[in-house]
Amino acid sequence: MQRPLIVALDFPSLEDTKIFLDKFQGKSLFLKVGMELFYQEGPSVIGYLKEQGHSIFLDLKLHDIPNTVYSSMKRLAGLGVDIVNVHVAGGSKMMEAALEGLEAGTETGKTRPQCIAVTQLTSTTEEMMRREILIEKNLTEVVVQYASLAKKSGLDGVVCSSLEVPIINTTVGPNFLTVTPGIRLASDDRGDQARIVTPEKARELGSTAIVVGRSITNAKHPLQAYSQIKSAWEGVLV
Ligand SMILES: O=c1ccn([C@@H]2O[C@H](COP(=O)(O)O)[C@@H](O)[C@H]2O)c(=O)[nH]1
Repeated sequence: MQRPLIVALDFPSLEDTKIFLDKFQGKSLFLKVGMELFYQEGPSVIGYLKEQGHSIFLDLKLHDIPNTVYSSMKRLAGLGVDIVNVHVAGGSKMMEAALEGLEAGTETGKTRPQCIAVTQLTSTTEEMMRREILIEKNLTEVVVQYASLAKKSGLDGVVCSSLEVPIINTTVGPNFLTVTPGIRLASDDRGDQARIVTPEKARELGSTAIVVGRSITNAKHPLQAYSQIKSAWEGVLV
């Protein structure tokens, strides 16, 4: 994978998505389809975006018993997306089942989607993790342990904050994707995100990919915001 800037299409419908994409003048993008758009439009939205030449991260964050995750991943593999994901918290058997489902559902001769796992959501703070989820550890330790479990289970990478990328790279080793949401420009509101970094910092910290939603989708000029963030992420001086 090149080091893409993935745009989160957190829109309520295909119609709104088209209005947004029209501003990009036919550019091929790496797009993230999340629960809101997928639950509203169903699998056909993926077909539409692929026909337009975009790469797709289908962010449904599966977290269920292994048998259910296996069968669901078998269906999702048929959509021909580039990346899918699960929660590490489902455990190693669930993550292995996810991969088996993807293998089983990928047509012969085609590449199976990469499968990554959410460590701790970027909206989670250490204080909340301790008080609400009753995990009495340091948040970075938890993220590293979850990343190691994802690697041992055969997954291709994790979703984490860029802040945790250096220690994941040191602990888990190379060729392991770190896909990082929680990206904000210095002037942006953090909103519901807790562990945030700027695109420049994400590059310095070594993220494989950044995921950006509202800083682009809510911008007055989305294409301009996209280009600014892309330049910062790629280290291009403007
Ligand atoms: O830990 C996670 C996992 C997924 N996300 C998703 O990324 C985008 C971020 O959107 P912003 O508007 O840039 O905050 C959103 O679709 C989340 O569902 C995440 O933020 N953190």
